[in-house]
Formats: sequence, structure tokens, C-alpha cells
Amino acid sequence: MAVPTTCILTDIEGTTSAIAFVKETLFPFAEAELDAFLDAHEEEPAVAAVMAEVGHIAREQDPRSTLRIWMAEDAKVTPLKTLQGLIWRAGYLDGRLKGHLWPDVAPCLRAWSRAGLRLAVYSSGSVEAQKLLFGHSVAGDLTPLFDGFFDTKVGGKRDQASYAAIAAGLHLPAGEVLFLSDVAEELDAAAAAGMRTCQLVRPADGTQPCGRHPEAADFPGVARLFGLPAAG
Ligand SMILES: CSCCC(=O)C(=O)COP(=O)(O)O
Ligand SMILES: [Mg+2]
Repeated sequence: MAVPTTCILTDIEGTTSAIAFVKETLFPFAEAELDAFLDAHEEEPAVAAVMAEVGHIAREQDPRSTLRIWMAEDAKVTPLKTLQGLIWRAGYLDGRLKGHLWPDVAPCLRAWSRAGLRLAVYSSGSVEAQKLLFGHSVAGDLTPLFDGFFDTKVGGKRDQASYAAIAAGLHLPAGEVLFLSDVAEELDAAAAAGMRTCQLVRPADGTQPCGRHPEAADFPGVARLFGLPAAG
């Protein structure tokens, strides 16, 4: 008998949310606020811990310059992602930021959750950043729908071991988890760990299909392909 899908694990950038929102709104916001944020909060334990980690990785290089280099490279380095989350928090709380979601996403997430499917997130953005985006989203606070949030602390998104660790963290066999992402190498790693996979090929994001995984243009397309409940 076929193993049922009991959990949807979703990426954010290029999957639930526009690549442009991350690259043209979130990243420039963090870059513009970096110095003022560090000047104001550098002594706080959470920020001091991040800066110590940056210093440890960067060695002789000035930590602020290192952060700027990582930002320019879109490096998925855990201390940078943690710091970006801390900087975005103020923007979400005072209304300067609102988490973008494609219009098809929230209705499907709600329908899947109502039908008893578990929902989880795996993004390079920190868990705090994930909760902020879904908590202050254009479709309202969606955080109660999710029972798992995973970031690069579990491992890199192109590493098979990360997906095995996530399945273990969810107390599920990997085969019951369907991973949604726009990035082929992430899907390859998830499939190697035994997860089901679907590539989101959103025309508005200009995503190219890789041809190695089932493809959908949006979340209703995912529902059709995998026999999941439809929204509405
Ligand atoms: C939590 S939103 C910010 C996403 C982010 O920082 C990023 O680097 C994109 O990562 P993803 O794994 O969602 O593609
Ligand atoms: Mg992505």
C-alpha cells in the first residue's frame, strides 16, 4: 500500500514567497539597518553571541565587513541569518515589513491543516525570521498552522543529512514528508533522504524546471499532483 503524505515541509523564498520580496525588500532592509542595529544592540547577549560567531569564522577580518561581504554574496551563514532575523523583527513589529506570500499559498496551507496534514518550514532564514514572516504576513498570522520550523542550525539545505534530521525532529518517516522548494539541489537532497518532492516553478519568479522532480506552478498544482485537499 502507498505511504500517505502526512506532512508538508515548505521552503520560503521562491516557494511560498516571491524571490523579489526576499532580495529587494528583506535583504536591503537588513543591510540598511545593520550599523544602527549593531550600535544600539551590540551589548545584548543574543547579538553579542552572533558577533562572536562571526568573529570566530572571519578570524582577522572586521566582523561588520564580514557581514557586509556575506550579505553581498547572499551567503547562507547561520550567524548572518540569525542577525537578519533580529533586524527584521523591528520592521515587522512597527509595520515597515509585511511577509509576502503568493495568493495561492495561505488558502492551501489552511485547507491542508484543516484536513489534518502537518505543516513545517525549512528555510535558510532563521526560525525567528520564518515566524516573523508567517506571523506578520499579507494573509495574517499563519504561525498556528505550523508545528515545525527548521533553519540552517539543522544543516545546509543541499545536505541529505539535514532532511533526515528534520524527519527525525518531526518524528516521522521521511517517506511521509513532501518537501516543496524551487531549488533543484535542495529537492535532490530531500529525495536522497527519502522524502517526496515537488519543485515550485513559479512563472513570476522565473524559476526554471529542473526535470528531476514533479513540478507545480503553485500550491493548488501541488494539491492536484499529490492528491491533497484543495482550498475553498
Ligand atoms: C525567512 S525569510 C528570509 C529567507 C532568507 O533569509 C533566505 O536566505 C532565503 O532562504 P530560503 O531557504 O527560504 O530560500
Ligand atoms: Mg527557495
